[in-house]
Amino acid sequence: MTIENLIKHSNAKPGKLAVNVHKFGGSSLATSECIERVIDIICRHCQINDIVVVSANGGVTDQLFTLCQLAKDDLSVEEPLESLQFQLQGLIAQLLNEQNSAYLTQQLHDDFQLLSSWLATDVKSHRNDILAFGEIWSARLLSAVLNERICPSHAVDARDFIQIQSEQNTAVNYDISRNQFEQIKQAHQLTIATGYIARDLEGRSCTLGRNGSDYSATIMAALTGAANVTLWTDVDGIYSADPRIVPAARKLHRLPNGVARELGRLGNPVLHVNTLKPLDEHATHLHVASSFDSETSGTEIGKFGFLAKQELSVTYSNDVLLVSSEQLNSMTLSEATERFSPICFDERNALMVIKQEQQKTVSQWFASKVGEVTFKPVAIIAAVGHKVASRGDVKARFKRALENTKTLDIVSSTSEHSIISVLPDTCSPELTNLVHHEMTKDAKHIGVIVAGLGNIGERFLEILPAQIKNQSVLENVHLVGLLSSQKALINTDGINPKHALVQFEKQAKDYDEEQLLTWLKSHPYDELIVIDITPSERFSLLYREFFKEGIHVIGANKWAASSSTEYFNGLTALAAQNGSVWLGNTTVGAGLPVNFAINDLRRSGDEIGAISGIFSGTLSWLFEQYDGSQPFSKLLLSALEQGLAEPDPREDLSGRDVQRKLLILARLAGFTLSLEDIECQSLVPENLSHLSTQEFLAQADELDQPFAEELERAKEQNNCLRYIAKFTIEDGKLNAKVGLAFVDLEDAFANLNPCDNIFKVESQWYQTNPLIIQGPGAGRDVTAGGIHSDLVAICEQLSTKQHQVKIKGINE
Ligand SMILES: Nc1ncnc2c1ncn2[C@@H]1O[C@H](COP(=O)(O)OP(=O)(O)O)[C@@H](O)[C@H]1O
Ligand SMILES: N[C@@H](CC(=O)OP(=O)(O)O)C(=O)O
Repeated sequence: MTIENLIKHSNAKPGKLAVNVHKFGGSSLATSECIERVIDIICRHCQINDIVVVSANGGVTDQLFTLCQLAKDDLSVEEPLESLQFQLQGLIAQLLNEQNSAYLTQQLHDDFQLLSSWLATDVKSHRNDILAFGEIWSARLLSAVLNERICPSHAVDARDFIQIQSEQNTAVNYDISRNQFEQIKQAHQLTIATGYIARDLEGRSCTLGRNGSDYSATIMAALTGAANVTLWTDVDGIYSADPRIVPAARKLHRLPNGVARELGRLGNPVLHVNTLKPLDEHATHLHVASSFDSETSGTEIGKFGFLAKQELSVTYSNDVLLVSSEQLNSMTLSEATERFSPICFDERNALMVIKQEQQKTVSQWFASKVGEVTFKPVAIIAAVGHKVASRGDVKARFKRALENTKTLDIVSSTSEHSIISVLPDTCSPELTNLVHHEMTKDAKHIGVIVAGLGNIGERFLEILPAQIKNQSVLENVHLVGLLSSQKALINTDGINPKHALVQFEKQAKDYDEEQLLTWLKSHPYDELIVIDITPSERFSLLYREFFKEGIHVIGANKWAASSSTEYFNGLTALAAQNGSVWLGNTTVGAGLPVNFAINDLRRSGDEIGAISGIFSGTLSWLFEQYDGSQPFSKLLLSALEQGLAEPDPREDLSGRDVQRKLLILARLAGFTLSLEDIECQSLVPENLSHLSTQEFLAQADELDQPFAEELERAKEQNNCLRYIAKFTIEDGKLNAKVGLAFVDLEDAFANLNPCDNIFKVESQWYQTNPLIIQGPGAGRDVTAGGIHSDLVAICEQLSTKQHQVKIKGINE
């Protein structure tokens, strides 16, 4: 546990540092283990002048409501009171040392005496004082634990500074509240404030409504001009439906303000209806994250572009009432909607739907206007998304999903961010799943980042627009990043691939790996694919970080696939563990389907016994051409001039590249080996190996004599020279080698087109007559095409992948 953030700033001048507000919901404070987790988060994420807002420990508010109801009905409260006190006493004893525990126990005891007396004598007028205890106990306990173990902290009762108009009208009096807060706040101490409660103009205790601590958090952010508010809860973000009910729900990485507001308005528990109100005039960043998985990025709420506006979610409520009356006319209805902001209303059918807790006030108001109105318990289910009410396709899908369900009405909300169906019966989990499926079935968004904008990268991007248009599996693919070794262009709303390179030229900025990883960790896509078209070993070292985040990799880069056995196995295990797909079709033979063929054979139950061939286009060309009519060095220089060889041709002649390719294929064929297990014959004599490139090229004619002699000997046996890679497995023993070999003039290896690669696979099924794959093993089009083939393959796999919802209690 680190308390650096807290300690580092404990002497800083208050007001010098940006304030952050952290709100922990009841579910995050339900048990002593949960509270330990919260303390850990505070240590890692809070600074001393931040504000921590707490809800009552999980379930406590419900119990306080039950107590009030029992007392109101003149029923015995003894047992539930005892059980609540026992629960809270348990938390105190588990978290504090003896002395502090004794102190808090005494305070709790006093509170329970007061609570009992209120329940016995005047529950009606003390109802909110009773409900307030939940948050008071929770704040007091957390503050005591922090004081004992971590940093100075003080618990504050929000009723001592937040002033609202009334329980019904929770608008805040900011000037007074701010002043009062200034007086209460203590420098160099972490403030632990109660959520959910406030006082009205008359000084009476009020609550902000169920789940109201989110609102408390944003009120406090507005009072202090906080930079960030994080709502820590038991789910790692806001999902496209309640993930406890809809296992296929998708995380909404970015939620536009208006849509978030609408979700809260419709009673979605993850965001209180008023949460966003205090932030209207502030540039405060709002974020929902899981206290059970604090490193996973959650949902950002703010202003976003096109993509976030496309997202749809489904929410429902079974706690609503249909208000209807024969006397209800459009005048009274419009007056009533103005006054009560109902969940929805329909002037045509003279009805409106309200929350259960509004019944009393609504009933009184109507009684004074039109006489009796009837209240009928109903349910609602809604499709929510930016301006969905004006999206015909969304409406049509919503109606289709409800085709076989009895509905009383379908209406659009005033904000146009939801279409709401009023149901006469409760909304079942089956219906929620069905509607969610219909609304989101094709909504998976895949982000693609291209690293390496060389020859192949450029070609890949040229082909991308047509591919996205023509391959249906790519329809939700968005190019979101371009990286060169120094510069990056990242745009979460997508980069038009048609203008990608021009935009890169104009807008790319210097970046470092840390910045890249920070962005990748919070990317707003369902899936993210990094396409590595770099030759960089350093970039390949980032794969570990990518896999940790569940990001997929298409690697044309050979480094990772041919790394040491330990590293490679660690990488593949990490990818599997996090659901990352790693493809590298183009690491060997460019676009030739050799990797696919090997995979396919293995899937069919075949066992591979040997793979051999010519895997280097450069060496293929050189030895195809080399018939003795001109010296070897002359051919080498000509290859260099034609761009067929690396700038330093020793990289080709060393055989290291072929050795890596053989390793990749052998691993693909199911064998465990590393580079050292493959014997590699370098064609560069020792005396030329340490020279500079220029010196080497100047002395390249020293190669001529030895090659001429080799060729002569091959010819004597009616053979030719080829640089061959081969591994075989015989009696369980692996034999792997790359080097110069004599090849019969009739052999397939001796008769290739210039630059071609050839792969010969011998297996159980292909024993006597091996499988041969032959064709260009390098080149702009075929390699870019091979990467596109990997992209389609990954997207096909991902289209059936279900996202694991991270929610405490379901898959903790
Ligand atoms: N669309 C949604 N996205 C995320 N969570 C949702 C959604 N709809 C309902 N929920 C539920 O809301 C719960 C969080 O609300 P709540 O229990 O009030 O949290 P807290 O105790 O942290 O305030 C989650 O456990 C989740 O099951
Ligand atoms: N404790 C109050 C306020 C609140 O916001 O709770 P939570 O953060 O657990 O939703 C309630 O249960 O309504």
